[in-house]
Amino acid sequence: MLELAEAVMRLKENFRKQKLTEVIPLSKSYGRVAAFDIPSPINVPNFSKSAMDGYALFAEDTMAAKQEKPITLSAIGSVYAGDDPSSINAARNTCVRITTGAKIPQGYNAVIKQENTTNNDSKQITVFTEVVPGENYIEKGEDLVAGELIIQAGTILDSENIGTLAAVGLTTLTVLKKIRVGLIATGSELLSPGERLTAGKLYNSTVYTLASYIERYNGTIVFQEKCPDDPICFSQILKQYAGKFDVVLTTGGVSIGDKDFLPQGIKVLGAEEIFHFIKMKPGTPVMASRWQDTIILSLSGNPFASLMNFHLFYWPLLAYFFQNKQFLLKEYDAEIASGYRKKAS
Ligand SMILES: Nc1nc2c(c(=O)[nH]1)N[C@H]1C(S)=C(S)[C@@H](COP(=O)(O)OP(=O)(O)OC[C@H]3O[C@@H](n4cnc5c(N)ncnc54)[C@H](O)[C@@H]3O)O[C@H]1N2
Ligand code: MOO
Repeated sequence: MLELAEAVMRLKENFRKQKLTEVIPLSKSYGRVAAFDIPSPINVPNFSKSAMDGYALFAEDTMAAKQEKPITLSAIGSVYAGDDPSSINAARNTCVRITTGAKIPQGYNAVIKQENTTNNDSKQITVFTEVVPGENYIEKGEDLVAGELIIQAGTILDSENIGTLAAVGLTTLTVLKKIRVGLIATGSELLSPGERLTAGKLYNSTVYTLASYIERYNGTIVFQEKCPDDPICFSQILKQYAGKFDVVLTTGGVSIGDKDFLPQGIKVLGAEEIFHFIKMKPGTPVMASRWQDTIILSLSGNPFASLMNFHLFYWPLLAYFFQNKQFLLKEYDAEIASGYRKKAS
């Protein structure tokens, strides 16, 4: 029987990489894959600004100022966050009232915290400590310089990335298109949640788990259908959606029972088998096929086996499609802390 690693390799050999891109609003970009490098279009901040509430001044004017021997500066105006201070003429021995985040008028080279001053009559400011050039002075471009790479092609965008893109004023970006996935649950015993439960039937649960995983990680569900144990239904669904999906996941019908029709359905469709039965348990009868430019991954029916098959094959496939290892499962060694009893079979 085929080893898992070999089966995964064969899957990839029969698949392709995502080349299609789309432009989307920044607000909808969480978890999407950036298609290109993005350089910052601006400096951040775009102007030199104050880190403190206080007074912008010439650091040189405060030389030797101390508690017992303060110096006095004349206050010539005020600048608040958002103001344009270009009309202020910075001159030696003057200062301006400034608030945190406000643009520092051209000429001044430091800001003194207001705690280290007293404001005598709003015209005269007494300074009790020396400040050095650059103190409390946030340089233009200190966070980002225009042209600096802020997002690398292939990045899966997280909340911090989105904030950074907003900070440079971008509203849209180009991402790789999502993977388009079709889902087919097979089995004449399956009912949809909401239907009346009757003898011998059970609810189709697995594809709901699969759909939620897929949609969380750059996938879009193109169709979600249910088929009785009948190869014609299966192939008709695929033909109906031909060209609209990249991958189809099916559940059930892959073992060797009388009603395990999936292999037959694959033949009726004219798809090519990539593998069937893998050295893994649960999920041994898993099957994969290639049809046109797509992969049909047929998971074992037992819900837990389905999920094992899904995790071991879908994530490597996704990582290959998006050329991004972050989609791979992480591997850890673990020891079972206490024993467990396995039922026979
Ligand atoms: N004689 C043999 N019988 C079986 C073998 C074998 O080697 N020789 N393998 C067993 C193994 S292992 C598995 S796993 C199952 C897999 O068979 P199928 O993929 O054909 O699965 P089904 O028979 O269609 O379903 C199995 C079980 O799971 C339920 N099911 C199926 N789909 C769903 C769904 N979407 N949601 C919820 N439950 C689902 C189904 O009703 C069955 O109870 O074969 C063994 N047999
Ligand atoms: O593949 Mo199985 O072992 O019944 O889940």
